[in-house]
Amino acid sequence: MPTPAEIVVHDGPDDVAEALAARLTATLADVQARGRTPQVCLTGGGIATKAYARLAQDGPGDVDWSRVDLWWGDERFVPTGDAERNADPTLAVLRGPLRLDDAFVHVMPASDAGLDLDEAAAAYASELGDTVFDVCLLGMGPDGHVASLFPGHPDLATPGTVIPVRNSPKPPPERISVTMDVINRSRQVWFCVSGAEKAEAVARGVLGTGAEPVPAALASGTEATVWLVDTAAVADLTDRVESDEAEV
Ligand SMILES: O=C(O)[C@H](O)[C@@H](O)[C@H](O)[C@H](O)COP(=O)(O)O
Repeated sequence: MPTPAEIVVHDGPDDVAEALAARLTATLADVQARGRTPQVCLTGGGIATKAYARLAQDGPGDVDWSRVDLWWGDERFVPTGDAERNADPTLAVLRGPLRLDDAFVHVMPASDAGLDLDEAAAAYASELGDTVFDVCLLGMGPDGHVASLFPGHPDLATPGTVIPVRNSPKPPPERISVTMDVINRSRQVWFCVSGAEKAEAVARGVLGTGAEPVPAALASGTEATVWLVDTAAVADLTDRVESDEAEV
């Protein structure tokens, strides 16, 4: 069942990133305290990147990060180590400080892994299986895309759990993405978004308005859907933020 959006507004991008890092740490510690191995889906994007730096700076805290399964919602199909990759720079920041165990790190194949794009997506689908994410992090583009699910893109119709994406409007053109079905079976979906250039997309994502709902409007967790945003990003949502259940 989709859950209603909770909107948590912070002053600026650094505050959003700090809140994201703190919320993730608390949530993972809670899942581990209940005796489960947390399943986390990471994202690329500006806020998440800042949050990863914050997590690395803070260290493991109450979380045993060597026992957290890390997945990615999307990946750019470029060679290993390319700065364009979502996973590689993230792991370079997190691996040492959080003492990650590579056996729990599920990176989408790079373009030099010996698989073509279709095979790479199929390989990740098989690794993912029916995993349910405890937390699925989503950055969002100004067009309302999440992961590599772009509005109006023909590849959105590809069935399955992990799809190859070609001709992405955001470079690089070839990508791998989980589908909306995978996002929507997550327990918690957390959007992390900042900046005035995202304000219209945030409003469309939260309210589902516009002729065609943007991908963000279709993403929801089964237990919680949280928008971690800054004041600039909610400029088009002021009425709702002031009058609704949102925490400001
Ligand atoms: O591979 C990617 O490009 C990302 O996964 C993408 O989905 C990103 O999260 C959003 O575009 C937001 O990115 P910014 O926060 O940098 O605008």
